[in-house]
Amino acid sequence: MTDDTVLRVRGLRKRYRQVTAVDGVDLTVAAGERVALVGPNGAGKTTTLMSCLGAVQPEEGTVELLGQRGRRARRAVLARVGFASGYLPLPPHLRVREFLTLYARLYGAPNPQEQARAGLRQFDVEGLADRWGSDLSSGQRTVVGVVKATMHAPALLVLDEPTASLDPDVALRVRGGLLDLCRRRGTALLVTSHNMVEVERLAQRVIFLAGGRVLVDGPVETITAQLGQTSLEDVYLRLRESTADGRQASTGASS
Ligand SMILES: Nc1ncnc2c1ncn2[C@@H]1O[C@H](COP(=O)(O)OP(=O)(O)OP(=O)(O)O)[C@@H](O)[C@H]1O
Repeated sequence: MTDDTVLRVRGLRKRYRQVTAVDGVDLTVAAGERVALVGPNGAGKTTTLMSCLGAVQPEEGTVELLGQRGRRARRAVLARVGFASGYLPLPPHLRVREFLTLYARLYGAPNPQEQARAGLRQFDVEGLADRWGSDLSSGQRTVVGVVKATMHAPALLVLDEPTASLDPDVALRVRGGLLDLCRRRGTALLVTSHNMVEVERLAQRVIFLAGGRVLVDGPVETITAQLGQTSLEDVYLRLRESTADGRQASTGASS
């Protein structure tokens, strides 16, 4: 691993009975880099993320997380990783500030209550502090999950569709908070999203997955230019069209 690589995945393969969810994925995320993993429903994005975090055990391949390879060694560095997604529940009987303070304490923050407040401020959602977990909408739960995942300024932040259920205003605040965090603290980001406009705003590099395989991996502008498109949305549609035809769009940006 080079010094500035926080995640390196090689030859990842995962099957669920008859379904090959991930079929030989290679990917790398450098320190401070913002990478988006995109692709159609069922492309293998979540399975890839879960394999990187050790929540899913792949049949083949290696995952090197913050310099650590084996499962046990990787578990030790998970404290420097943050994860959030729209599908993680919150404890219903805790207020948001209590929940975040609990995590800040687990993270070893010197002043957990202040850390929790600062986390909410980072995403401009201080208004949620006194709300009960049970009373939050799915979008509000997602934002609190993002705050929880970022309070300890992780070296790598893994987000599975973090803004899928957010209204445009809150999604903007979350994106702003994430960009600020990544730039200020050097946090690397690996994020999945179906929103190509969001990916253009958030990511420097994009990896397209389809059928569990990497189709294209490169900087957003390079891929867009090489495929002769004007937006990532058009790139996505072009790649979808070509894979639906059983062909692969060719671009020199592919890793
Ligand atoms: N626990 C599981 N058991 C069986 N099959 C699974 C399981 N999890 C995922 N799959 C299958 O693996 C494939 C990849 O799923 P995955 O959730 O990784 O895709 P995805 O790209 O994240 O999709 P989406 O964009 O819809 O969230 C799909 O065909 C899915 O049905």
